[in-house]
Amino acid sequence: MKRGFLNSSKARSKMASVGSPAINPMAPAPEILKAAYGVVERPGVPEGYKTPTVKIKEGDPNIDPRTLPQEAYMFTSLPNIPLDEYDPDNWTSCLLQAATKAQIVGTPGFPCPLLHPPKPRYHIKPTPSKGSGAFSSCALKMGDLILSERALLIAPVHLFAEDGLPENFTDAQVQQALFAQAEAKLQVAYDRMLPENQKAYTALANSHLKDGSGPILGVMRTNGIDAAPLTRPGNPPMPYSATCKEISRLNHSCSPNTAAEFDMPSFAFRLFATRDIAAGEELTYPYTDTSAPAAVRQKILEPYGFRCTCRACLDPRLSDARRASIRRASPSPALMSMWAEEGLQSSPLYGQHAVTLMERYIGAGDLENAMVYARMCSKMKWFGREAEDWANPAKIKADPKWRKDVK
Ligand SMILES: C[S@@+](CC[C@H](N)C(=O)[O-])C[C@H]1O[C@@H](n2cnc3c(N)ncnc32)[C@H](O)[C@@H]1O
Repeated sequence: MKRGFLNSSKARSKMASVGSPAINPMAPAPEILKAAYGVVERPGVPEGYKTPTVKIKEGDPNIDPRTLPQEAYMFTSLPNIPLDEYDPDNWTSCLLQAATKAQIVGTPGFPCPLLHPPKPRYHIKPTPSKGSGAFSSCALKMGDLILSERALLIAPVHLFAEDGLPENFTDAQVQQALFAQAEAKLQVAYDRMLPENQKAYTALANSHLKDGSGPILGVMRTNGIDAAPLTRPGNPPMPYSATCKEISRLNHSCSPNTAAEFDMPSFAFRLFATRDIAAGEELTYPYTDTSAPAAVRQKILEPYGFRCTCRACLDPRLSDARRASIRRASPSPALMSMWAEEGLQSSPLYGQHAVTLMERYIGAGDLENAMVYARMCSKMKWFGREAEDWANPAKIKADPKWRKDVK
């Protein structure tokens, strides 16, 4: 977890970390500010501070992004369609670096249509204590596609700052000024959305009403999820946060039953069931690293304004010990059962363990068991497309590792 923006040596760097739930929950709630600075200053733009105008240009859809400085930022809508044009699959209002846009439009097959389930598999409704939530409308099997959607907004998690922060500002004032600058940039992206998307965006939950975040930034910090394939490598890497209309309605669980994957060719998130789900069950998504101990998870969840009451949080002693041993143990069929009992199928390590077991059985020439894990892997579509057709005996026997480790 990066909390760089909050530590004072970095607070004056030219980035405002605005966070996204699943991967970067860096939201600086007043309590965290207090821990970092001892004093919490009045939220809001510091007195006398004038937010600089946003200098970034709107992207010309006819310009090849490869011809621009790769670090340059641009407002753009993707897939490229006229801003006032309706598209049943929606388009996303983006603030991107030129290199990121070049990567997206250069993806083979981009922009391919969204893959939708044959009929709706979820519905949104109020919950007794968590605001709205998403619920399954039918029984779902592990690997079932629940929905595909293009985000309303995609923007960098670290919203860089314009020059001109007064030297005499305290760290807390710097942070407030950076929030104001971030809001000004996001306002441009928001203004570029269709009215129906603006309506959907502002209807989303906002747990940052009192820390100085503007309304657009507050919604992004409450709902944004990591669009991992867009992350620009580097030191530090530059991740992007995506705010969606539907996936944003999923509440958190430390034993979630769904996982979302950002599919570059369709430029859309695909939400999958990570285990079998009964009709009417709440669909949940992890806002934090589920392998961390319960106390750490609760700390990370604080900025969202709730305490998690899932099974693993209510009885953390047993669950913490199991999660720690799962992380350390080497893959075995018994370990896979333990993963499933903890409800951690969305963890990348669970996927890696399944692949290791499949390969071990391929090496041993054990087709029956290799197929067990190949079938499991092929259902884990939330790790990407390539695993989709592994469960094929001919393919397994054609694998270069087939029977290479027979004792
Ligand atoms: C991304 S939104 C989820 C949808 C939200 N419940 C709504 O009404 O739109 C995140 C917010 O939902 C609430 N929330 C999410 N998971 C929760 C949980 N496990 N328990 C209580 N509240 C939760 C918190 O208010 C959090 O800030």
